[in-house]
Amino acid sequence: MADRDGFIWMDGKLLPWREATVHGLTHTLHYGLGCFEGERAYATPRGAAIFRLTEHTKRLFNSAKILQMEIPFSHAEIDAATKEVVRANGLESAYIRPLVFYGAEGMGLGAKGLKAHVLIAAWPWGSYLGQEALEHGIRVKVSSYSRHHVNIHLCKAKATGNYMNSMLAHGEAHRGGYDEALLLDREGYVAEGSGENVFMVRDGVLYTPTLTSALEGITRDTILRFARDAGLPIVEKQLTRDEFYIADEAFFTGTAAEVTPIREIDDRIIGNGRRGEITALLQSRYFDTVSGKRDDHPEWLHHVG
Ligand SMILES: Cc1[nH+]cc(COP(=O)(O)O)c(CN[C@@H](CCC(=O)O)C(=O)O)c1O
Repeated sequence: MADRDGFIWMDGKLLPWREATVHGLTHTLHYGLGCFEGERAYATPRGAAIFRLTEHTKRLFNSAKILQMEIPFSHAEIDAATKEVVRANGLESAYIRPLVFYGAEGMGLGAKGLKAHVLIAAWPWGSYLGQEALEHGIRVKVSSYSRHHVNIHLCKAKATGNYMNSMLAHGEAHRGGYDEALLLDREGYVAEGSGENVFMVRDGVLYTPTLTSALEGITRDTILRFARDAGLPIVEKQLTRDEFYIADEAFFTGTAAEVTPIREIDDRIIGNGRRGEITALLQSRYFDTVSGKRDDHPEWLHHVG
């Protein structure tokens, strides 16, 4: 990732990609206290548009507030910088990574004078779990790692340190021959994927776990809006792993994962083992909206040009 042409926005300046570096004693590198966003720009008939940029920037500031980090820029400045990065790299579509981190101003848990720095990078990134996955679905394994307890890792913050749990779960699933992990909360209820929210469909009803131990996903919110628009009954409740086993459909949602059908969980075939009808409906609505083919939410598309 480090050796490529392009530009990265860092603390107010657009730097050549290879010069966007930090010191080895960067505080967040050692202690994991930082926060970030995952955003996508999609190609639309009016050029590249960042999907729900306002909500992503708001969540970045909320994460920083939870972690008591002071971002030294306004929401508007971060929005403008995010668009500038996509433009400067000439990207029609992109995955965008804003990151807020403490620099090398000090070491130790009680370091004084730490400064929050902001980096925003963008690069082409296809479908997170593979193009094939979007159509045929993926194989998922319930993780041996629990999702965070809400009073240990603050789950409403998209905090860098929270992703150690995600990395361990994701790695365990992959080493076991699965595509992704599904994590349970401390009480054993289904929380979310290592980098996604999760849904299931049973007898025509759309279910998703309450957000206690899960990130407030923007894609989750988008899908719930689509489901409401389509008149689908929706239930948000504590869900058990075996409710997913006997579901008719299941799918992950996330900026990177988009809407990825789940065809198997713990070697149980979900429904007919393929992308379900309601999943397909919501997935195509998602892709039609982000690509500007449908314009019932113009406020969600932030054109960079
Ligand atoms: C733990 C987690 N839960 C839910 C979501 C879905 O949130 P949203 O993107 O707002 O719908 C994400 C996003 N995961 C980001 C990071 C993925 C990565 O590999 O890094 C993403 O999808 O960009 C999570 O990391």
